[in-house]
Amino acid sequence: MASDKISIGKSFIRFYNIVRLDKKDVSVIYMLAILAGLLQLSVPLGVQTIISFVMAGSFSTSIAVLIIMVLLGVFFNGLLQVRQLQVIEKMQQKIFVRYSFEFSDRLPKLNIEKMDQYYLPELVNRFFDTVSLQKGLEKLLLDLPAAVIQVLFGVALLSFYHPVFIAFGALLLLIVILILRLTSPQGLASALKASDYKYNVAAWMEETARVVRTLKYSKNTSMHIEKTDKLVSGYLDSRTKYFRVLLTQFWSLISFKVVITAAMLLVGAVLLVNQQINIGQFIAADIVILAIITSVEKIILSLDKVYDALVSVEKLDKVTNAEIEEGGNVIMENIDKGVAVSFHETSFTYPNGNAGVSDIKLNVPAGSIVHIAGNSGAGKSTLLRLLTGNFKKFSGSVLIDNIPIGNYRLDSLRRQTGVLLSSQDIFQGTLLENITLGSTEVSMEQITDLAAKTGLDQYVRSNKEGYDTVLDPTGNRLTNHVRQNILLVRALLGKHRLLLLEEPFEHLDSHCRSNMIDLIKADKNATVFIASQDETLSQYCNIVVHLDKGMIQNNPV
Ligand SMILES: Nc1ncnc2c1ncn2[C@@H]1O[C@H](COP(=O)(O)OP(=O)(O)OP(=O)(O)O)[C@@H](O)[C@H]1O
Repeated sequence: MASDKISIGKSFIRFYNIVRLDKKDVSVIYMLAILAGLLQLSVPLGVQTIISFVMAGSFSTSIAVLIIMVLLGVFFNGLLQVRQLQVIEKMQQKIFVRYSFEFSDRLPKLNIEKMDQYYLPELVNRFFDTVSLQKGLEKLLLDLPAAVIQVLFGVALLSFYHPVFIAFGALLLLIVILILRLTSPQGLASALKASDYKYNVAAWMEETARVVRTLKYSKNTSMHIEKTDKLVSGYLDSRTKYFRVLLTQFWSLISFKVVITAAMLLVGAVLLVNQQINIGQFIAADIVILAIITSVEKIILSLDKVYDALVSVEKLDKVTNAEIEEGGNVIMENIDKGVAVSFHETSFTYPNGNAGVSDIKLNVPAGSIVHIAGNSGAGKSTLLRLLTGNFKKFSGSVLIDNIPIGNYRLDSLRRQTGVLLSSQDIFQGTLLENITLGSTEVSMEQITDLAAKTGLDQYVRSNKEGYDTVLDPTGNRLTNHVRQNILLVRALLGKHRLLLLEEPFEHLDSHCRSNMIDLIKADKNATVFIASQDETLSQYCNIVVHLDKGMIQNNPV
């Protein structure tokens, strides 16, 4: 997926929106960081006092007390850091849990109209960015604030030694802000680009794996390697650009260190010679300065992790902020009667400009069986998909029981609709899970009854695990016949007022086919749409619609 332009400000806001959910934990972290920053100062202050005592030649118990206090400061500082780590660990675990559930809750609800252009299994790769986010969280919430606090406290402490240090503090902040402002937007943009290429490489690997048999039997082509080469080159280019930004930041840091160290040593030495500060203050000031430089170094060196974290937020956002489908508020009645369906001058064009159906005018009384006939590409499945409530951007109207389909609550519409579309598939799970999709509303008796009628019972009998047999993803190891049977039983199971079936009898033998036709004809409480190129089905249906290039060609009766 191509990267959108992002700004560092917006990325930080997105990141903030994530950590906002754990406001309490974050405030604990900051409290601890401030305390740790204060405790850190106890070291130079303690050292300064100890040196003053030593210089004055008065070694007394107060020095021992001071040494103990400095050690206690160091110990409590460590203790606070452990506590911070614990809080961060909790937040990291929460991030994983939250994204797991958000992804799995959102995916089935995604607006198909918008997401049709994406290959969703590839989009889901972005889930791995939770790990980068977890790592980045530590840097962004722990190391960075701690470093910033230490710099601020250090500068504040220095200014007590001599006002000249206030100017030093201001200069230091200015330089750091300048480095960040000049390099960060570029850093983030190039990190995002590199990440895009990383996903493109992964997507191509997945695609290679998916069609591995096709490639295996290809006539000696190296197309997959050439494509990989192109994508990897793109990755390397953007990664090099990214690294150049990091190098710029690092060089700025080195220059910064040299200048500040030189300035501080000079200023410190002059102040010491002029006896404006004593030797204890001079050493303490140097310790503080070293701590400040180390903190600034930490800030600059952790910038790549910061970029990674912000990029992760952007990537995860592709799924967590993707548009989800919305329905209305009308609840479809749960009664034993098919629905009446009518299309009024309905046209639908796919987002890529492909015409799906045009100017459909059709009235289907409740309980009818409709055959939608037509060649491949005629618009049969588009017409069925309009009745699933997936598409919103059609012109004209689609009414169910005289109510626009968009007015129905999607869950109630779906509960009353049995669907077998060619886009549906087997997933990795047991045979029973594949049939019921976890619904507890259907009885085992209904399942076995349907299995007997479709012929699926033979497959159940031939596997010693029966309904607990685990099917592999995409049902590759199943025969087309069994696969179709499973999808058919899934669609027909339970109560439904509307049945949408696309090529339902494909791969079924004539016995099962006539069983199914009888079953569908006997169901007086459903309106059935069968999309099929098989012209012979028309004889079993009350209404026949001939589609060609998305338009009805006959006068449906
Ligand atoms: N997801 C999609 N995105 C873009 N165009 C699509 C999409 N699905 C179908 N189309 C296009 O819409 C038109 C109608 O396709 P549709 O699948 O409805 O026909 P069909 O009669 O069901 O064909 P088949 O019998 O081969 O399934 C075709 O031009 C097709 O290329």
